[in-house]
Amino acid sequence: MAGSRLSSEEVIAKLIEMGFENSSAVQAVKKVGPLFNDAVEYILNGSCGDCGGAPSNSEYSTSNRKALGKRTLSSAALGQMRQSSILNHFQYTGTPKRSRNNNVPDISISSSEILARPIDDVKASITRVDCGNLKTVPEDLQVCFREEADTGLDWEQRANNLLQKHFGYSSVKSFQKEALAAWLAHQDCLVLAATGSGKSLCFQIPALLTGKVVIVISPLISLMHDQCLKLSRYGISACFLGSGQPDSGVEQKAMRGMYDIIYVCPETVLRLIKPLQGLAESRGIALFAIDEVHCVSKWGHDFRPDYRRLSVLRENFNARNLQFLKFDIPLMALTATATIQVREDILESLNMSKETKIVITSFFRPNLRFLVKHSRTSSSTSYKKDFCQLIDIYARKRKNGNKKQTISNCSGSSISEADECSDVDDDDEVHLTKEDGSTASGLERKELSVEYLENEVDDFQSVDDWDVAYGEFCGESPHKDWEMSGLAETIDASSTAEKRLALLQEPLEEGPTIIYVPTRKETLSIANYLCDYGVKAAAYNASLSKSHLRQVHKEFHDNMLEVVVATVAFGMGIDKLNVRRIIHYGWPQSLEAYYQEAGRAGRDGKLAECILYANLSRIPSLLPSKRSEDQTKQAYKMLSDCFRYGMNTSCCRAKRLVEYFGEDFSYEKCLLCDVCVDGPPKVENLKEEADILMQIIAAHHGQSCYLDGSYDDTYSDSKSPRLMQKPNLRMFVSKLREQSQKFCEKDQLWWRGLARVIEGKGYIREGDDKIHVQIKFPQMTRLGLEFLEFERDQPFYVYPEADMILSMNKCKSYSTFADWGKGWADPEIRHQRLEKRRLNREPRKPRMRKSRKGKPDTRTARGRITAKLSKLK
Ligand SMILES: Nc1ncnc2c1ncn2[C@@H]1O[C@H](COP(=O)(O)OP(=O)(O)OP(=O)(O)O)[C@@H](O)[C@H]1O
Ligand SMILES: [Mg+2]
Repeated sequence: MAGSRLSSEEVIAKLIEMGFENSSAVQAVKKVGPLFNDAVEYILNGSCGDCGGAPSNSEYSTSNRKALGKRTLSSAALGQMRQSSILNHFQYTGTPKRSRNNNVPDISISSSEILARPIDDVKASITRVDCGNLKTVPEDLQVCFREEADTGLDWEQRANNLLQKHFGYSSVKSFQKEALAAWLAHQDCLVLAATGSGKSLCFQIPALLTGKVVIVISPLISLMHDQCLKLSRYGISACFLGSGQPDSGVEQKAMRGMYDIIYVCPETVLRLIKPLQGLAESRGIALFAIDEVHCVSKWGHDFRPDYRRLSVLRENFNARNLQFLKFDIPLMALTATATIQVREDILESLNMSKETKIVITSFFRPNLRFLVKHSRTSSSTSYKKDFCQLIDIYARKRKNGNKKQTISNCSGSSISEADECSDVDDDDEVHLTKEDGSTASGLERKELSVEYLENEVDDFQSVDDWDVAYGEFCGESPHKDWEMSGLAETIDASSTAEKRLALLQEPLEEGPTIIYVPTRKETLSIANYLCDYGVKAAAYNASLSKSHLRQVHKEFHDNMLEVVVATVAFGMGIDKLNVRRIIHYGWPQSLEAYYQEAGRAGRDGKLAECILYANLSRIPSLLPSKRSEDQTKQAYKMLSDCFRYGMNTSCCRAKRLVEYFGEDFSYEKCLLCDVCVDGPPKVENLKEEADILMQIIAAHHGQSCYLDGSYDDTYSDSKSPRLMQKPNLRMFVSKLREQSQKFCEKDQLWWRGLARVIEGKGYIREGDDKIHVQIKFPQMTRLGLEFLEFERDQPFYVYPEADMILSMNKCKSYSTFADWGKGWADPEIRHQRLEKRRLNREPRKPRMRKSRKGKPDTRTARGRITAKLSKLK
């Protein structure tokens, strides 16, 4: 910091010149040493007993100096300072967009123009507040700016210097440069960049460059907290405001301009419009950044109504309404997970400018290895199979003192290895540990009991009350020992195939794991399960106590926890460099949510794994949430896309994911995912099967199988009352199997997969108004009819999808109803079968499902749900 080069006397002199009391200045320097900024912070924070806080111009924090250059300002000049154009602080003032002054031509400025502009163009047009009138600042202040400009640094060099000084990075990335250039040109900007790419710096640097305040709208208190803490370590003062902020003093200080960056949740920013207008007039607001902006969109995976109301920012902070502004305060909206539909919705609903700059980078994360494994994910039996590798890594290896993690053979099943795919749950009770004592995270075990929670899912909003005891973070001197990203060893997209394959052979580095589960109850049961095996694990969901959540966050960031088992409440924006593994245990609700959460892994650029364990033999269902009809449709669509991602066996997973977000995947494959590594399954010619299924569908709907009008009624069954109703796929398959023994070995699961493949080719389509996760009421399309007619002799090559492979792996030949019936009808066979079952069966555990005295049994999941429902009634 500049102050570090001054002597104590010089610092005291500067403080007095700024208007602070002599005694306060002396006391502050005594306390913090000859560090100017720290001394000012010390006085402003009121730490100095008799200093009475700030001088007469106390609404300006030390950061104003950054904007005003190295020369010391007179107190008068400071007192008169006011909102000015962002470019006043740089060598180039630029040609304004959306200026309220009609004399100024509305020429849009491209980022390249700004970069190319010579230093001579600099003309500081600083304005000040004087009884509400606009006036130019005194000459001496302008000179001061010019001198700053004369140092010969353009804004990019200054940004790089600040980046180096505060964060330890050498230069801004090209997408960050583009976003900053748009901001400098007073343009609104939508930044779409991969998770972990560094979007936060796009809005943090403006606070450092200008000395004005940056307001960041963020959806989660925990996220704001993390970012503020990080900024304070980098020497940048920040605070967060929201329902979780217990200290009202922080809000007042923030509105007086005492923090460089203010994080605020959407509800709060809506409440603070007036004070923020005051702040814009006094210290100045450089930018409104709307982080995780996909929350704005109803079509996104995490819609929050309050985000939609943020259009008030454009209405209330434009140059037309606020006389002291020369330009509208720019909006910068950022996200890593927005489909094309969501992007359009964001621009519209935030009322962003027509000339909004869209900065987009690849969504591809080249160091993430995506895998999908089949698991029922429902009980301790599944845990045993699926978490044995994790336990091996964290607990057993720790005992052996091994440094590197190894991968044991007992990991969960890949699709081809899966040994079971039963649709019947034999144990839907939660596994709970019987031992008492504390978890590895030091939390009381009683907190992790089933009684503590209802089996409910989390929605994000509930986490906004995450209470924190403190919410202001004054910039400290940046740490010298910050974690560098280890960029030399990172995998980037341009690495050669050989290099990336070589990295794949390496075991994963050490680092924590996050397990995402759909329900709160599962966070507990899995965390307990892992703790029992000696893993340092903790549960995280919105219903746990705030102190617990705080502690989990802290321990996770301090590398004291090995595994966090969480609902979606623990996710967005979490920036911990060394997370090595993200496990989704159960179907996510959308690919957006999946990719967002997976994006917590490998932020140091090193290899990391993202494993989805899901019951591939089951169609996932929507988790309960309040949704309008439209939202329900959209939710089904998103779940369906996610289901299809899991079923895919032939296309690179990373390609699937980035193409989902509308990006053309420029690499053929990622080389890391399970599909790339294991290769697709053997391709099969399923022409016969596809034909018969489509003919049965066509015949039922009275659609001619042949476009020339000739009608083949071999498969027609229009008289069957069962099929007179809307026939579903299951009925078609039953009919098909009844008619042809040849296909009996293939079960419903297999046909379900084939129907999806045929749908994917466009030959059949969903005939229901509702959206289903899997095609349910198939109807032929014209393309399908053409296929039946003209491509009779053509093969129909298919890569069997996950459910088809599972079905075939069962090796259970289909037993027709007739066979089954015959067997049971014969008393001798029946006797033998019953006897065999009796001998093989273990004594049945009594299942305490019956209600006691007519009341639901709250010891079971079903009972608790019934009790809840009856309460609602
Ligand atoms: N120019 C840079 N050079 C090197 N590292 C950088 C640079 N910019 C940002 N980073 C680092 O990248 C990491 C991720 O940054 P950040 O949290 O802003 O990601 P993000 O894009 O917001 O991700 P998410 O979408 O998950 O929130 C941080 O640790 C940050 O310090
Ligand atoms: Mg972020």
